[in-house]
Amino acid sequence: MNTILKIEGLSHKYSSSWAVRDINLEINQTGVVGLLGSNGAGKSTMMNILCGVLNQTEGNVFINGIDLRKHPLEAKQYIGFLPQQPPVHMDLTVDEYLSFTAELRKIPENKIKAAVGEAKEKCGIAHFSTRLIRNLSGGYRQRVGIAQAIIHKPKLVVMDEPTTGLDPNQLIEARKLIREIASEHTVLLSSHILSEIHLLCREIIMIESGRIIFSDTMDAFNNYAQPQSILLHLENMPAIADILNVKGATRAELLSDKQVRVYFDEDPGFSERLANACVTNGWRLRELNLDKTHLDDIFKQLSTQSHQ
Ligand SMILES: Nc1ncnc2c1ncn2[C@@H]1O[C@H](COP(=O)(O)OP(=O)(O)OP(=O)(O)O)[C@@H](O)[C@H]1O
Repeated sequence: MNTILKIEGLSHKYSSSWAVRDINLEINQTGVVGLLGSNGAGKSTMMNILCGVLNQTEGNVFINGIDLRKHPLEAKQYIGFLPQQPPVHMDLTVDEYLSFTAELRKIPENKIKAAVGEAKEKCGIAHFSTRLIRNLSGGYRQRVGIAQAIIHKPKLVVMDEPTTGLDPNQLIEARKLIREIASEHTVLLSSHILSEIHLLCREIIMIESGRIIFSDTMDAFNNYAQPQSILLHLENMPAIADILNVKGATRAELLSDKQVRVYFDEDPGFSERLANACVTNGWRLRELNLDKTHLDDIFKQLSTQSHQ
C-alpha cells in the first residue's frame, strides 16, 4: 500500500525569510492528525503546499505515492482541501455549488448526482439541497465546505483551522463530523488551540518557526512530560526533613496538616519508595496522587526548547 502522505525535506521561503524549514513526515493510516503551532508557525504555508496551492522552495511531497510537483493533477485527485475560509459561493444553492465542485474534480457527468448526494448525506446537509449558501448558518456553510473537500473521495483531507469561529454547539457538531470523515479518510487538521487537537486527534505534529518540534501519538504527547511531584494525604504528618530522607525527594511543600506535595528527581521508583516510607514510618497514608502535567505546560516546554 502507498503511503498516504510523505514529505521529504520540505522548505519554503517568502522573499527573504523561511516560513517552513526541512519538514519530514509520513502518514499511513486513516484518523485525524493534528498540526499544531502558534500563529505564524508555518501551518498554512505547509497546507497550501500540500494542496498544490503554493510551490515549495525545496523538498518533495508525495500524495498516495505520486510526486505532487511532477504530477500535480494525478496527485490532487487524492487530496481534498478545506481552507481557513470555506471556498463556498454565496449565490449558489448547495446542490449547484457541490455539482460545480464535482465537475472541477473531474467526476464523470453521469456520476455527479450520486457523488453530490453521498457527500450531502455524510455531512448532514441533504435537507438544505436547494437553499442558497448565503442563507445557511456558519456551521452549515462549514459542512458544505467539508462536503466539497470529500466529494471525490480523496484519501487525504486537509483542513486548515476548521473549527475557528464556530459557536459551542456548532463546535461539537463539527468535531463529530470530522471524526466521522476520519473513519474513512486521513484528515490532516491544523489548529493553534491545543485542546482542540487533543479532543480530535490520534497523532500530533507540533511546528514552531517552521520546524517540527514534536511528532508522535497523542498518548506519547500526554506522557511526554513526566510528573515530578506527588500529592500525599497523611493522617500522621511527619517533619518535612523526614520526608526529604526518602531517596530522590528534592523538596516538600506542606499544604495543610494532612497534605504535603513532594517534588522528586526523574526517577521511576520514587513513588514506590515514598509509599514504603509512609507505611514503615507509620505516617498513615490515605492518598498518594502523581500530579499530572497540564497539556499547556507540555506545549510551553516543547516551544521553549525549540527556541533555545
Ligand atoms: N505571502 C506571504 N509573504 C510573506 N510572508 C508570509 C506570507 N504568508 C505567510 N508569511 C509568513 O510566513 C510565516 C508562516 O506563516 P503561516 O501563515 O504559514 O503560519 P500559520 O502557522 O498558518 O499562522 P496562522 O495560524 O496565523 O495562520 C509567518 O512568519 C508569516 O508572516
